[in-house]
Amino acid sequence: MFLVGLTGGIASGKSSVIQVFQQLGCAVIDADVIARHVVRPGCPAHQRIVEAFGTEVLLENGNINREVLGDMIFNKPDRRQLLNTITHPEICKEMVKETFKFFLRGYRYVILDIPLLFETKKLLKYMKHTVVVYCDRDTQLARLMQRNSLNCKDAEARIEAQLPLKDKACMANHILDNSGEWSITKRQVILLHAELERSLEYLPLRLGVLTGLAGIVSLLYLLTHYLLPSL
Ligand SMILES: CC(C)(COP(=O)(O)OP(=O)(O)OC[C@H]1O[C@@H](n2cnc3c(N)ncnc32)[C@H](O)[C@@H]1O)[C@@H](O)C(=O)NCCC(=O)NCCS
Ligand SMILES: Nc1ncnc2c1ncn2[C@@H]1O[C@H](COP(=O)(O)OP(=O)(O)OP(=O)(O)O)[C@@H](O)[C@H]1O
Repeated sequence: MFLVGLTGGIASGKSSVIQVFQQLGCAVIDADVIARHVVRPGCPAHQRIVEAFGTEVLLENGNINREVLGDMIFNKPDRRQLLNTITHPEICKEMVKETFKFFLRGYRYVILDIPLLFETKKLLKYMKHTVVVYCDRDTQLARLMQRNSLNCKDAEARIEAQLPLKDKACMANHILDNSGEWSITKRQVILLHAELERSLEYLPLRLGVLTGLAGIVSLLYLLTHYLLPSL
């Protein structure tokens, strides 16, 4: 089994891309979905967020007010770091659990949508492939402002809270350019899916070669240490 780390910038199109992979039958895990899950009332991260940020981050029903918390952290690196310290270990644990479940169900690779894959670097070493969903900065800003009804200043603060998307694109093995029409992006996703599926064909072959090599090494060891000295 191998892991594919999919990332990008805020509103660059990660969720839209991940939906296509899901429709194509892939196992996908979305860190943003898990991030919402681990801060439900009663979860340890919920309590720690209230202790750190105060009850003003709570809605009347006890859920976290994401808009208020977002306004508190996106402009302030130290507060953002504090929230990351609370949430990231919980998110990581859940992602490992979900990956293991897919493994048990027989999936041979899992695509993990992790917005901060290159910022935190923690999970990077486990990824066989890294994919960046890219779009140019003006497009990113416009899509973010529209989707979240944000003014330009607040949207820019959210973009600045991450590594520049161009730098992320330089670090990835695969780039999906989502600057244009959706149909163009979708075609790129279908091609990448085909490439991932093709790479599966070589997995048994590689396993066979490795087993063969291990056999030869064991035989040589036996010959040199036990059989030849006794002759
Ligand atoms: C700050 C919160 C409450 C804002 O919630 P909101 O519903 O408005 O946004 P949502 O969770 O859908 O995130 C949207 C995007 O914001 C960006 N983002 C989220 N958290 C962060 C962060 N800590 N640093 C930089 N960018 C972030 C990501 O690109 C993400 O895809 C929420 O994002 C959160 O709890 N963040 C901390 C957990 C985290 O790091 N999540 C990212 C996945 S690991
Ligand atoms: N090619 C496209 N053309 C027009 N609009 C698009 C395109 N791709 C995505 N969008 C829109 O841009 C917005 C951001 O897309 P999406 O939610 O997939 O990004 P994301 O990277 O998952 O965002 P986030 O980082 O906030 O989780 C959405 O409103 C989506 O409908």
